[in-house]
Amino acid sequence: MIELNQVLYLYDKQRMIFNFSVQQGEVVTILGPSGAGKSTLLSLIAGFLPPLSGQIRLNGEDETDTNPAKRPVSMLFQDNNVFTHLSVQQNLALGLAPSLKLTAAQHEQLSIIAERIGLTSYLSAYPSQLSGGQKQRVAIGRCLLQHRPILLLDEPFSSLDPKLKKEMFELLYEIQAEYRLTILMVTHQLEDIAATNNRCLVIVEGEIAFDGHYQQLLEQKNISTYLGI
Ligand SMILES: Nc1ncnc2c1ncn2[C@@H]1O[C@H](COP(=O)(O)OP(=O)(O)OP(=O)(O)O)[C@@H](O)[C@H]1O
Repeated sequence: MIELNQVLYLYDKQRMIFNFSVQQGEVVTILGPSGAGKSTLLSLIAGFLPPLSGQIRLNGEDETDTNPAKRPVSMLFQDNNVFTHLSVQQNLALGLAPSLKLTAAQHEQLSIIAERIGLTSYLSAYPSQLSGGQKQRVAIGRCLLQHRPILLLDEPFSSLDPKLKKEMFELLYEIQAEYRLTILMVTHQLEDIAATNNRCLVIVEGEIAFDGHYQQLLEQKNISTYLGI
């Protein structure tokens, strides 16, 4: 569960204030024009930016001042989610032990997740030998091994071709249901969620301008202002 109570952030020219909550196991899409504050919102929840005031509660705990590494949150970006000098096995192992020294039980967990993300035969490969989709699978696998129930995604599949992107969304939704993950996902492309009726938060100039399901969003008269199109 995610709760933001009057969370305030200021850049030189842009004020942002967020007030909303997301239930455990909910998938929420974040939309809005460029520069509206979508990435800032994710960074506040992940702890990369400290709010000026307000409270961030995650799974019932006040985490406003908690170090990002200690929050029950993983964040996946468009690119650069894997360490290029580490093998797939080591990238996954990082989710279990920063020292990369795994117990037998952790090895077992890693094998199960590698199988789940379809990378069992790539464990000794390095990221330079993987496709964009495979790299994102490694990153998702590492998030799952960290056992962090909140996943923040900032345009995670936008550099992939349409077919691969569709496959990755399918995998993501399957994993979300299996692990009851709470997901907040920024996207610019409405077609990414056309097959869902996800709850959508639309951010315009640092505030939530719309909060409702995809079908309701499509009925909005000012949808083009909302989406910056
Ligand atoms: N480091 C910074 N210093 C000053 N202003 C910043 C900084 N980072 C972002 N901003 C401003 O804050 C606003 C929100 O930025 P943010 O990256 O959160 O928007 P966004 O909705 O994710 O945009 P995009 O869709 O283009 O990625 C923008 O107006 C941006 O110019």
